[in-house]
Amino acid sequence: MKTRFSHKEVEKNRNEIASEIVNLSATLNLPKGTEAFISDIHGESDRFSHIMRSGAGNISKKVEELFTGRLTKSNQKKLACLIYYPSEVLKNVQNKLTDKPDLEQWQMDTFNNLIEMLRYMANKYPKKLVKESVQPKFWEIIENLLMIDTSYNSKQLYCQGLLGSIVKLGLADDFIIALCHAIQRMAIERIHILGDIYGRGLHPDRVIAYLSDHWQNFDIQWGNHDILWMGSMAGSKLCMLNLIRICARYHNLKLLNEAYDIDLTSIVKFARHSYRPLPNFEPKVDNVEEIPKEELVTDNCVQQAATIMQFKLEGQAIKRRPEFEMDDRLFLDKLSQSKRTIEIGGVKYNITNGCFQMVNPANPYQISHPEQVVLIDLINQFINSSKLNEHMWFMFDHGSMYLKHNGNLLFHGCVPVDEQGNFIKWEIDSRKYSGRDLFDYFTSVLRDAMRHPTTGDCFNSDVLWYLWSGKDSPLFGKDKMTTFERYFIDDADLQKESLNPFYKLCDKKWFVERIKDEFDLEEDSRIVIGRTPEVKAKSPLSKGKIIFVNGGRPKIQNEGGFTLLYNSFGMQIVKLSPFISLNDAVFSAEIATQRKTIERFDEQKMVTDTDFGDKIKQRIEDLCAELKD
Ligand SMILES: O=P(O)(O)OC[C@H]1O[C@](O)(COP(=O)(O)O)[C@@H](O)[C@@H]1O
Ligand SMILES: [Mn+2]
Repeated sequence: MKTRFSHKEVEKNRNEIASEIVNLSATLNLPKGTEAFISDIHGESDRFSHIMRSGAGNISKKVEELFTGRLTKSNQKKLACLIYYPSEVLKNVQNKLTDKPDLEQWQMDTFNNLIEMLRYMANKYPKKLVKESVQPKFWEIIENLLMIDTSYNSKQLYCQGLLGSIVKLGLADDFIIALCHAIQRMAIERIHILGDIYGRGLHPDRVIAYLSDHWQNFDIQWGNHDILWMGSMAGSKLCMLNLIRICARYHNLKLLNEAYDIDLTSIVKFARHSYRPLPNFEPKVDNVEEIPKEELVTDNCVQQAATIMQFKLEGQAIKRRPEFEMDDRLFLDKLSQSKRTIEIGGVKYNITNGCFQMVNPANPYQISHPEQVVLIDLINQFINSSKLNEHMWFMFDHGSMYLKHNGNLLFHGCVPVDEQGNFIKWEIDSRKYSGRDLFDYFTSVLRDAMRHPTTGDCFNSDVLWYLWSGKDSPLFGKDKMTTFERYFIDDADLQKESLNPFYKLCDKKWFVERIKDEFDLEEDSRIVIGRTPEVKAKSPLSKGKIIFVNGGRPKIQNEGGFTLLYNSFGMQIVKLSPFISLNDAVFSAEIATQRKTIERFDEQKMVTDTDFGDKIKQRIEDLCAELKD
């Protein structure tokens, strides 16, 4: 075995180390990359992909900066659409430009514009990163084109020659697509997803696939809906029932089968046998006329079956865990004999469209035998689904309850506080957790639960369900989840869910300081929060300068939501235009409707000022030490 390096090898090694030090030092002096913050994707993979393709509004801004005065507004928009959806736009162009010289002219103009854009975007990245963003087969050509100074005549000719050959070789479309993808990749250096990748929409699995295939630099802060999915994989039947109920409510049951191989036959059979469709369980869909009636009936009945099992198991958990203080969520024992009325707080309310035929008045929270069979079948499938395991570990490995990144604090939800702004002390297992400790505590429970999936009524599963809907859960941020009332009691007051005082207090400077102290943040740090409550949906910046982002969740009708961009010059809130459909997005929709600069730095921020910069500095130190040895 060779143990010693030859003199030559040592020298080569030293040269390599020295050149790495030089490259790393140069990187420190590049401008900091652009970070984008989005949240509440709720399985809307097309909308998510639209945001990513458009650099969360960054690309249209760059097109405007670069081409104003040279391209009309409408042509700027066309160029931006091409960058977002190159394949689709190219097809359209070919159909329109049937005359060959016209098409070639369009291709030449497009090459030039795209190269110019790429050069503009690439100037803040080290070459290595630019190279990684470009399809390998085109790297050499693109590298040459990026370096060329076209103010020299000879270089212009060289450039034209290159592009001309690409057209002649029939590679024009491929080349355009490669350029557009590279621009997309460079528009955002890091994406922060502040919760709820999972939720009401059909394709959270595609969001995960997109992230794992296309993106290297991202992080996730878990949302309450994400917990339902991770909790189900860990064996929590309550998480699973809530999840199935929501899937049925939004006509998304097929996600379970198609993406995660979970066979719903047992619950479908049971539900169709035990329940009849009711108006309060009609699935919430826009295109109801396009959905086969049988599917709607199944959604309706499965939603009822899951709801009733959920209320039963919730009742059991609430009784098992008095420390959760959720007695106000016990309903089944308050139904009258006829099950047509219910008494809450001494007041009698009518039940509308009840479906309590599986509830035994003598023991209302007891799961019936047929329900038990369904539950066992399903929960075993959830913990054993390899795809679900893969995606949930992806969520876990790239996620956290909160993140401190480049000095800012990111999370989904709130830090639970009382009306005076004191951190709520949540008592569990004879210990009290509040503020940052509460977040850390939930992380440890989630980790433990996922490592040891258990289908029995265990402590971890109960805590994960609490994280979904408990009043002191940071991810929920409301006093109660009024699912029972919203299905069965026609009374707006009872149905109301109130936000934790945190959201009101966000307008107070002293309160924001308190949060910053708790999480060890600097004076100029920002707090960015996903899960925008409706009150914040209109103005995402609190007076205390906390920023609320989302991805334009469909619940807020006709509103596109907000993202935040944080680049080397400052921070901008971008109001997204509503995402109507993929088709609409490809050819007409503009991503951003408004941009508001909320912070402009006195001095441009460089890589050296970032967390990544700190890592580089550490690496340089280590390399220097190696050189000295
Ligand atoms: O309208 P739906 O689908 O029943 O959802 C309402 C429920 O969703 C929640 O808003 C939680 O989900 P979000 O995190 O997406 O807000 C609950 O507070 C509420 O009870
Ligand atoms: Mn949420």
